[in-house]
Order: sequence, then structure tokens, then C-alpha cells
Amino acid sequence: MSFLADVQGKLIVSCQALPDEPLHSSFIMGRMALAAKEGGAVAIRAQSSDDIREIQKVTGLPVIGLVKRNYEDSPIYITPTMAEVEDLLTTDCEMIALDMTDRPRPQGEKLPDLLARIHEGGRLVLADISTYEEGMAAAKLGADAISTTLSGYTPYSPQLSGPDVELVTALSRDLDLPVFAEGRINEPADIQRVMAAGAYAPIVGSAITRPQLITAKFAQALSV
Ligand SMILES: CC(=O)N[C@H](C=O)[C@@H](O)[C@H](O)[C@H](O)COP(=O)(O)O
Repeated sequence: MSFLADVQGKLIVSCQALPDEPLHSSFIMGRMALAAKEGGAVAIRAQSSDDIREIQKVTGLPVIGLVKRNYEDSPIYITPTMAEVEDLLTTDCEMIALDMTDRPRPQGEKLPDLLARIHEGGRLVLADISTYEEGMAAAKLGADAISTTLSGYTPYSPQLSGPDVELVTALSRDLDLPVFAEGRINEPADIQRVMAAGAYAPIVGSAITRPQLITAKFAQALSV
């Protein structure tokens, strides 16, 4: 079965911890992914080639890979340039996620070149976008699936406390491609909302894999 067929209607869990986060460690991300698998995740979204290798070794699950890196000349940080694409192609990840928002990329790099290289490497492209227009444009450029990852993280997209259900609704209505619901899925009830809106599958991160944020919610409950 293909990756996309395997994940339809199932839970994907994002296991990421950057260097400034308490769980930053490929060993820990591997264990986190194993816990997610035990809980019912069928695929993992993961950051960095080291984490991807460890997660695939420990879980055997398919992975959506990305590399987060900041450049001075652009706000784009999710798989921004060919260097990160090449790094990810050294792993066995099935799909590569990259920022496909309508913003200039670092070093003047162009999306069509990145997509062509990912496809040549035999991987699928997941377009992380923040608006309806960006989702439609990503589909035209040849992305294999769209994710609402960046809604709320560009200055021109709505800043919501939960998932962008409207964006999921509009894109899944107007596109033949899978549309993943990602970003601020805070509780199980959010999954029912995004699936009813037409999502292909939900991708959940912080609510499952960032214990410092989960703890903060409980701690805050004491101060209200
Ligand atoms: C905006 C951005 O950089 N999102 C990142 C994308 O890879 C991750 O930090 C998120 O955890 C992931 O998108 C899942 O979302 P949430 O953690 O809200 O469930």
C-alpha cells in the first residue's frame, strides 16, 4: 500500500523537540514515537535526519520528514532550501514536508526546483501552507498533499486558538489532493471537527509530545 492510502483517516503524530526544548534528543524522540505507535499513530512527523533515522529504527513507522533551519534572509524555516532537502533524502522518510507559503525563500531558491528534487528522490511532497490561496498554488505546483501547518504562523493568516477548520473545509472541498489538518489540534474533539470538515487525516503534535506545554495547561488551571 502507498503511504497516503495507509494514513487515510488515521492518526499521525508529530514528534519534534528543537535544541531549546527539554526533550531535544533523538533517543527521546524515538521513544516518544514508540509511545505514539502504541497509542495508535500510524505515521510520525519528525524533524532532522537523526531523529528520522532513530524513529524509523525504533518504530518501523512511515515518516513525514522535515528540517527546521533559520536563515537571515527569509522567515521560512521548514525545509527552506535544497541543503535541507538533500539532508532528508539521506533518510528513508516517505514524505518531505516543506513550507510552501507565498514568501521569498532563503538564497532566492525556488519551489519548483525543490519539488523536482524531492520527486526525483522518490519521495512525496507535503505542502505546509497558511491560507487557501497558498494551498491551491501548492497543488498547482505539484505537491502530493497539503497540510494546514502554518495557519496562524504567518502574519496574514488567522490567529486561532484551535485548528483552522474553515481552511480544512475550503481546501478539501476544492482540491482532489489529501488535505491534512495540522496545527493546534488540542483535544480529541478537535479531531472530530476537522474530519467532519473533510480532512484526510489529522496531524497532532504538542498536545501529545510536548510535555512542557501539557504541564503548563495543568499548572495554569491552579491560577484561575
Ligand atoms: C508552526 C510550526 O512550526 N509547526 C511545526 C511543524 O512541523 C511543529 O512545531 C508543530 O508541532 C506541528 O505542526 C504540529 O502542530 P501542533 O503542535 O500545534 O499540534
